[in-house]
Amino acid sequence: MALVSLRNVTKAYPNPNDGDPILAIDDVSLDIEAGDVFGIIGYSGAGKSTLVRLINALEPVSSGSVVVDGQELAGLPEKQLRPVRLGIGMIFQQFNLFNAKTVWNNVAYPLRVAGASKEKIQARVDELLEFVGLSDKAKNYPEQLSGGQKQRVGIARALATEPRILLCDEATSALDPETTHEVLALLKRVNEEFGVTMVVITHEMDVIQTLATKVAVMDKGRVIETGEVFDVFSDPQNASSQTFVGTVVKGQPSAAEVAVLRERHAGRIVTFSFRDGDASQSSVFLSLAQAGIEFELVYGGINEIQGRAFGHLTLALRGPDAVIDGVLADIAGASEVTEAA
Ligand SMILES: Nc1ncnc2c1ncn2[C@@H]1O[C@H](COP(=O)(O)OP(=O)(O)OP(=O)(O)O)[C@@H](O)[C@H]1O
Repeated sequence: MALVSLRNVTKAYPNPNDGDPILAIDDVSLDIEAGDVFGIIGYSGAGKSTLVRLINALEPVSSGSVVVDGQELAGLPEKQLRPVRLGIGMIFQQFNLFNAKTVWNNVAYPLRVAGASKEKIQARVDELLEFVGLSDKAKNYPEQLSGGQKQRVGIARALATEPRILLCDEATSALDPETTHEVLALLKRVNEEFGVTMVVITHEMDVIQTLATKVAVMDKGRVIETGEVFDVFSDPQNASSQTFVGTVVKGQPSAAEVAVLRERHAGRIVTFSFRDGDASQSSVFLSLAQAGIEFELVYGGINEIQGRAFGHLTLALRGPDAVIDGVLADIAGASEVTEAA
C-alpha cells in the first residue's frame, strides 16, 4: 500500500473578492510509495504548496481522501492530527530556524515538544548534528551560519522525531548552485540511509534530476502528468507538461527560434532526438561525416537523469539535398528526425 495516497482531493479557498471560491487543488489522485523521492513541479500558483499542506495535515481537504501511513486524515480531530504531524518532517526555502536558539536547541526543539527524555534528546541531537556535519557548530546561532549550513540544521531538526516522510518546499531555492549540490547530496543520503520518503516541491531542474525518482506535474490545481522522472522529462505526454518541461529542457526550436537560426546559419535545420536505446549521437555524426555533409550544432543539448541520457540536438546541414535526404532517411530508422519547415 502507498505511504501517501490521495483520492479525488479538492481544496477550495474563499475568494477575497467575493467571487467563486479559489480551487487551489482540483480533483487530485496520487500515490507516493515508501522510499520514493517524489517531485512536484509546475508553474507558480499551480497548487504545489497547498498539496503539501494537505499531506502534512496543516489544512483540511474540502473533499476527497488523504491517507498517510494507513490513516485517513480527512475528518480527523485536531488531537489525533498531532501525532500524524510528528511523523512528517518539513524543510523550507527560508529555513525557518529559531534565531534566538542555538543550533543544538533548534534540533532539540521538536524532541522537547514530543516529550522525549533528556538522555534521548542529548543522544539524538548529537547524532543528527554529526550526520549533517555540524557538530562543531552546536553552540552557534543561526545568524552565524551560511545558507547551506542553515538548511543542514533545518534537515537535522526535521529528522529529530524520526519521521517516515520529509516534505521539502523549495528547500534549495535560496542557495547558490554549489551549496544546492551539497544539500541535495545530504537529502539523497537521508533517503537512502534512513529510508525516509520525500516529497520535493521545486521549480529547479537540478533538484529533480539529481534527487527525484518520480514526478508529478501540476497545472491549475490538477496533476496533469505523473510517472518516472526520466519518462516525464524525456517524453512528456500532456501538452501543458510539454510546455513546462520545455522551459527547463531545450527541445525542438520554436518557429521564432528557427527564424533566428536561419539568419545566423546557412543550411537545412534538422533536429535529432535521442533517448537511451536510440542511435547514439556519435553514430549520427559519423553517418553525416561519412556522407560528406558539413554540419554545425546550432541548438539543444543532452540531459542526463539517473544515468540515462536524452535530448534534442539541432544541426545546420550543408551539402547536396539528395545526399542529405538519403542520410536522414537512414538515421530516421534509429533516431527521431525532424526538419524545420
Ligand atoms: N490561504 C489561501 N487563501 C486563498 N487562496 C490561496 C491560499 N493559499 C493558496 N491560495 C491560492 O491557491 C492557488 C495555489 O497556490 P499554491 O501556493 O499552492 O501554489 P504553488 O504552486 O505552490 O505556487 P508557488 O510556487 O508560487 O508557491 C493560488 O491561486 C493561490 O493564490
